[in-house]
Amino acid sequence: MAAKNLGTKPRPATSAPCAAGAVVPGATPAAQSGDAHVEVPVAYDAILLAGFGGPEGQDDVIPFLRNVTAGRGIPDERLEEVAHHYRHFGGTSPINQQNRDLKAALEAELASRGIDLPVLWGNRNWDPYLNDALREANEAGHRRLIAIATSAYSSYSSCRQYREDFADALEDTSLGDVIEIDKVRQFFDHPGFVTPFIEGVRDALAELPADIDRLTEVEVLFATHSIPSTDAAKSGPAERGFGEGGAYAAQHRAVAEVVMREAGAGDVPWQLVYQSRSGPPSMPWLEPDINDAIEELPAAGRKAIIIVPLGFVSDHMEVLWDLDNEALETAEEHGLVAVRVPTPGTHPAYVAGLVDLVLERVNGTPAAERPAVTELGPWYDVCRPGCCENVRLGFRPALSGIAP
Ligand SMILES: CC1=C(CCC(=O)O)c2cc3nc(cc4[nH]c(cc5[nH]c(cc1n2)c(C)c5CCC(=O)O)c(CCC(=O)O)c4C)C(CCC(=O)O)=C3C
Ligand SMILES: [Fe+2]
Repeated sequence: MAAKNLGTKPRPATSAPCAAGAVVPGATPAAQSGDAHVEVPVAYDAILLAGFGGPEGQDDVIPFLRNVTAGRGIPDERLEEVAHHYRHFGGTSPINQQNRDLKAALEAELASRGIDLPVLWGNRNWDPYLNDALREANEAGHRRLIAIATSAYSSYSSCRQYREDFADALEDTSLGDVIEIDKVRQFFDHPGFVTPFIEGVRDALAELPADIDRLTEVEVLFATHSIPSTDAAKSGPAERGFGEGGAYAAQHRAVAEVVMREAGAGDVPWQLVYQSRSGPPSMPWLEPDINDAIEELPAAGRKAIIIVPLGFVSDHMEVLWDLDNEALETAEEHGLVAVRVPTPGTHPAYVAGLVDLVLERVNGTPAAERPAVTELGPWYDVCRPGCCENVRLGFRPALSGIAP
């Protein structure tokens, strides 16, 4: 059998892959001059919008949850609890409609710029699956796809798992010899992703009752998905030494700082908090949980909170249930005024930013010219060996990364 396309080799460079010193502040010289960044123009045939997927009716709920948790030891009680969140909304997650809307917005943005790149949509965990999108690509004769995953940060769940599922989908459809998939860089610090949060914090601060002191009585809570501490430690290239919480936490902290500053709220207290923990209690996950953090705030003199769903690209179930339902209820119980900021969704800056992320690959834009609002980026086009590994599940082949 012919070798499968596992995407582990960077494509032969037609120009120097990285100008020395031009890439990642704080990276080792090897990371900067090596093969981790690929800045070679590529004539892609289509964009692959890769979503998480969600159920769209009561009968979908359990099969969807089984897909998500396959082989991952999520306790049954946790599945029941999560099923209840979906049941409450008629068994339908808003996420698929949000991705249909995003696809339409991307198509409109591409058309308005005169760019002829079709957008194919496939999910990791529900219909339409990645396999369906690849079959569709093949029927249309598309050979080179550039993927946008609806996930901004580095970690197993938010980066590598998408890349593994691309490799699986090529294998399942036997299209590995025909179709190549590259993926745009993690875009946590792309201005298109960050701008909607800046606007959201600015608006939320303006919206709070006038008698609440902005400097002593408000706390901004940047919320993201908790992940197992072992996954967090493996997020991002090990040699860059990101400290507690790995690149995953470091990226969130760095973006939060920029959001506060750009929202004109540099002196307002803030913290990074986590939500949606699953897995057995014996396994450490990133903390504090948002609800625990909220409970501490009245004693610190806070009267209001602003919740910023910094880890999420759309108002899907984790936002609607864990924030709008649970966290807002916790705030109310503790007498706090609370405002939840919108996610990027189909904000024009976000949609334009995603198109820009595709174009920087089409054009082979050098890293030095790629927009990034934190010192950590612009992130890698091709992940480093071992980046975002899952030590519990072990090695699985993944695209858009360098083999260990
Ligand atoms: C980092 C991260 C993101 C953000 C990045 C990204 O967006 O990709 C994210 C997004 C999402 N997570 C989602 C849903 C679920 N995540 C689960 C489980 C887990 N998520 C994890 C992490 C993340 N998850 C982890 C470490 C687990 C434990 C199991 C495992 O090790 O993989 C489970 C199983 C039950 C439970 O335990 O909650 C469900 C149902 C939905 C869809 C929502 C909808 O339907 O609207 C979305 C967008
Ligand atoms: Fe999740």
